[in-house]
Amino acid sequence: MKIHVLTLFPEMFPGVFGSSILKKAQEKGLVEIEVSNIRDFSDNKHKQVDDYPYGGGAGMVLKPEPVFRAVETITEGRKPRVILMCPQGERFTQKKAEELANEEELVFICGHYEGYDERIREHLVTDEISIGDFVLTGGEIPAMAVIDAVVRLIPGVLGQEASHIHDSFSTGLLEHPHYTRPQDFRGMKVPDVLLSGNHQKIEEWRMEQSLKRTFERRPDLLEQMELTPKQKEFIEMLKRNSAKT
Ligand SMILES: C[S@@+](CC[C@H](N)C(=O)[O-])C[C@H]1O[C@@H](n2cnc3c(N)ncnc32)[C@H](O)[C@@H]1O
Repeated sequence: MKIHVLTLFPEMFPGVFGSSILKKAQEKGLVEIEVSNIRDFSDNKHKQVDDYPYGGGAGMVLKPEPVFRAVETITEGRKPRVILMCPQGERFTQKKAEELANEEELVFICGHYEGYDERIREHLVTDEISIGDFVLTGGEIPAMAVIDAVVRLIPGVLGQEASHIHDSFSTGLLEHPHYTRPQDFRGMKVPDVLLSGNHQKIEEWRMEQSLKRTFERRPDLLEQMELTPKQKEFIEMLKRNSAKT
């Protein structure tokens, strides 16, 4: 996969893209990430990329010309998805990450300051993504978050192919709890079932824990899921227990 990032602050990216799994994914040739400065695509002699908003008001607005030119130059006639980081966009989810992980090329545009000229939104981008109902100073941190979530889903990026299958949200549920050595830490013990060696029982326990955790923390996720009769029965039991307390 090829990922382009357009930003006014390229210096923010090397730490995140040069570490851990994102770094290894690039070294393995599974993803190529290119960060470009929108300023380099300005034809203005002062490299100006923003201007005052028509109609007045506070803040500066990202001009359309350098952003259009940047996308047209880096994509060289190809038509990849162009994603605008934007607090007004579609809320980012694991499902969206899975969808984007199937693409061969992606372009991310990071806004800054007050916002961007509306013609960028209307005529250049294919997707607008928000990472939550809050406003950051720029789209760089949101783009890093989305790129991280997407890249780890590219086959071969995670050590064990299966290791994201049980992640929270991938199954529609929150993930079950994890334990590692020691078995007894200051009297706090690892559940017996995990030490039993009985894989079927361990899987059942993990599914129940996953359902319980989702029921307690994110019941909205359960409403969107197709539960098996056994899972429904377990949720009904949780409901009866919580009604008693
Ligand atoms: C200060 S914000 C502009 C907010 C804009 N005035 C508004 O109210 O929608 C500057 C830039 O940060 C990015 N940004 C801020 N919050 C974001 C969020 N929750 N998700 C994605 N991008 C965000 C966007 O690229 C945005 O253009």
